Amino acid sequence: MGRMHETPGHLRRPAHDTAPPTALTIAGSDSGGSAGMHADLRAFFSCGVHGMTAVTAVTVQNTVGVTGLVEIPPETVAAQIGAVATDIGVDAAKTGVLSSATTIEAVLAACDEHGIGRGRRTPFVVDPVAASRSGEPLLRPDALDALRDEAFPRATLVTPNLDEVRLLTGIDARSRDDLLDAAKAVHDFGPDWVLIKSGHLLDDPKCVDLLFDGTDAIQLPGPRYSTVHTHGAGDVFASAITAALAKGASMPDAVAAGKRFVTRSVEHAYPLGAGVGPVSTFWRVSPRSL
Ligand SMILES: Nc1ncnc2c1ncn2[C@@H]1O[C@H](COP(=O)(O)OP(=O)(O)O)[C@@H](O)[C@H]1O
Ligand SMILES: Cc1ncc(COP(=O)(O)OP(=O)(O)O)c(N)n1
Repeated sequence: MGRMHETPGHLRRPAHDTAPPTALTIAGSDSGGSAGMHADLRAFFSCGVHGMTAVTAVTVQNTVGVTGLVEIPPETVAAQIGAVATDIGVDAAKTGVLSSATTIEAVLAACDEHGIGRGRRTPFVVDPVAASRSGEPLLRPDALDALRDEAFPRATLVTPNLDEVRLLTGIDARSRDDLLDAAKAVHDFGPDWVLIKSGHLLDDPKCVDLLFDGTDAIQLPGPRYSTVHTHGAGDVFASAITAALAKGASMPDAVAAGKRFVTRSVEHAYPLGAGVGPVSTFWRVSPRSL
């Protein structure tokens, strides 16, 4: 038998020599690094997918609030989507801040062109971010109709929190019992799936989110941790779901994986600055290790 030749050390192939799945976030930046595309990228990498960005807006933001927002020209947002879709490929995509009706139109046209959306090759998660945690608007008033009437029907999954449910449907959900009506009302706008997030039900001792496909509802139970540091929780949840979809998971499995990820992220949330600190996307690694 011939002698096996060892690969010289300097030519050794990396342990993972095939490319990981890819995920794209179409979202705004947060200079404080807690929410928006910064949180999305951290969650993507922690969940083992290659993260890519189409930046829609730059926010001036820290743990206390948002003091500025500059929109990226819609054609530049669309061009970013085209650049990564045509060269790298997108296994799953999500949205965050979409800021204006013209940006939404440009994003949806680019997604249509590149097979991103409900019933297409690439799953499309629409997180209808309307305002920051501290209440500053992140969406122009004219954009709400475009989000509901144009983006939702193209979404594989829509992930509103309870403030966004109120804004979009007028339903003021006050307890777990109200979540199914909220999910039905959002589902009527046309997405395949709706995930109603329950973080804002502060009197509920648990965080039980609800996934709905128009027929069946699946409860996603989780503990409620006693922390104020939940900045970016919604972004991290939607991104962890998007990462699982990029790996080929079914929607119920992807949302269950996302819920496990965000729950641990809230558990390990940390104080930062003078305001609301971020959920941790790196609870799997020690911050002290080199
Ligand atoms: N204090 C908490 N403890 C555990 N999970 C939480 C807590 N607050 C929010 N979550 C979870 O984080 C995710 C994001 O929820 P939510 O806060 O409602 O959205 P958003 O960040 O978009 O406002 C949900 O899965 C929710 O159940
Ligand atoms: C640039 C930017 N995008 C999104 C948000 C909101 O983040 P989200 O996770 O939906 O909400 P909070 O958990 O921070 O309330 C943001 N603040 N900035």
